[in-house]
Amino acid sequence: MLITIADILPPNEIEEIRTMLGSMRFEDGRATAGWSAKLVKDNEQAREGAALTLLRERVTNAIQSNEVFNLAARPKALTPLLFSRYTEGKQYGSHVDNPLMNGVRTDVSFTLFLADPETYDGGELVIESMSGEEEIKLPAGHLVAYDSTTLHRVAPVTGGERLVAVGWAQSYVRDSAQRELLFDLETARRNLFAQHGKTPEFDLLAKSSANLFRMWAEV
Ligand SMILES: O=C(O)CCC(=O)C(=O)O
Ligand SMILES: [Fe+2]
Repeated sequence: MLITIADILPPNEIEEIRTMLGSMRFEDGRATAGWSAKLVKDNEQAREGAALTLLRERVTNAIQSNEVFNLAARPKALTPLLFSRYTEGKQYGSHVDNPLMNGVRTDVSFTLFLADPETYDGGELVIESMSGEEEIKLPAGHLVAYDSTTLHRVAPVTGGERLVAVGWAQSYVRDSAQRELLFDLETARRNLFAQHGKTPEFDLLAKSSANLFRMWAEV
């Protein structure tokens, strides 16, 4: 499942985060890539330190408290976020993400866009699938989450600066099709409640939703 989620953080907070990143040091992003991804990774990442720790905590909290993210990813654990910068000419060629990062199995990959799309050219996140390619470039503060099983790339930036936070979630539900089914069922349940309240049909959907999650959850 590929899902975009609006307004993980409001514009004023994104602005503050960009200012913080502006005074932080960046280093070659290849350090955190597997051996074959290293061959195609050409970006910079904010360096470890007190400022990065604070920034990580703030952005991770915003992502973890987003209801749609929780319903779509069913996260059990998140990796430490990376803050990446792509100046003109930078890109990240086609790769698949490492299956394990910091002891977390990567089921869901996500990118939180931090720069406004009008401020840089190129730099689309391109998700490759059997049915073709999807190019994603979202407003600052919006997030895209997609299956970590996919090949994907970041198109070359041809002007300006692309800033993103990227991370990975281990999901309670390993299988993407099961996650999507739970997401749909839960969305239908909530919408039904909003329209008709706690009806017997709502209760049946609640029962199915909870029991499928119980059946599939790895704890
Ligand atoms: O910058 C992005 O949107 C994704 C980067 C990426 O694929 C990665 O860091 O593995
Ligand atoms: Fe990736």
